[in-house]
Amino acid sequence: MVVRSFGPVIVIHGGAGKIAPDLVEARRAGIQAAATHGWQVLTAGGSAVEAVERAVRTLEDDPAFNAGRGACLNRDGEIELDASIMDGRNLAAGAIGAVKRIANPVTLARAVMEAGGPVLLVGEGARQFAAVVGIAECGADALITERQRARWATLQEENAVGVGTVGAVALDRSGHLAAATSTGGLPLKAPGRVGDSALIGCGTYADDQLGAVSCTGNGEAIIKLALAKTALEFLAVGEEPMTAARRAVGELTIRTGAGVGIILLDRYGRIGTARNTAQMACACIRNDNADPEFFD
Ligand SMILES: NC(=O)C[C@H](N)C(=O)O
Repeated sequence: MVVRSFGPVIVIHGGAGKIAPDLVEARRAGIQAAATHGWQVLTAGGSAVEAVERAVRTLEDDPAFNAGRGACLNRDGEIELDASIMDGRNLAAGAIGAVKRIANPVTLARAVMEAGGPVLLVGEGARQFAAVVGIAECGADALITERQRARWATLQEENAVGVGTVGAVALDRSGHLAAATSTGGLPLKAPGRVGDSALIGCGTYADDQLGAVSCTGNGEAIIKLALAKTALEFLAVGEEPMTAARRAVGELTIRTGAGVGIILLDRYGRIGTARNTAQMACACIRNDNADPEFFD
């Protein structure tokens, strides 16, 4: 028998990979703040969609993460952002890819979802859509931190690993699930490259009948395995959330050898996480216990 979790649940990740020692504390504080903000939405009766958007916005605003302000720079020294959000209640989804000058890509992704037309808008078209829905552009430099600029200047393509993508999954009081993911992608990526974080079924998925997932790590490998949906298919055949997460990451590891991590919630509010990287900062709040739990 599955015991349904009482009260809402929110789980946050701050990216899979090796965290620079001087960023460990800032990342921990960031995911704690994001979990708390998402939790406040849920306990006030807000929806899972509102909660994951709120949590991801907190991390996009935090320069310690590779999303929004603080995102990594592409080959041309510019920031191009990917994000997506999905509502498990009705499979509504919205995503943006390779978008410049948007401080909170997850909010733009939500606007795409709510417009109810295309699921994914990229580049210039996404910027035009932002203007239509009243989401203001920021200056390109407003998103670039000194840390990322210095990294860009010294980094070689062969050791460019993006760490610090952010994501959230939530279950609200009404039993609805949602997921959201946001990233600057990989440092030195080709201009126009869109990664898994913008692709529904790859970096993000939510379905009330199954569960909700957010992924992080090597986007090309995540896309090839459609990792978010793959993990949920393991739930569909009866695996426990932790086993489903581990089997999905295990399969990706065998097939591609790439580094990834995922967070997962099933429809009962049970948590699954897995990674094959050195670290993945995670936090959750559940069971009306407002203190975040941390795990790695
Ligand atoms: N670090 C990351 O999670 C990067 C992201 N998955 C991408 O490939 O765009």
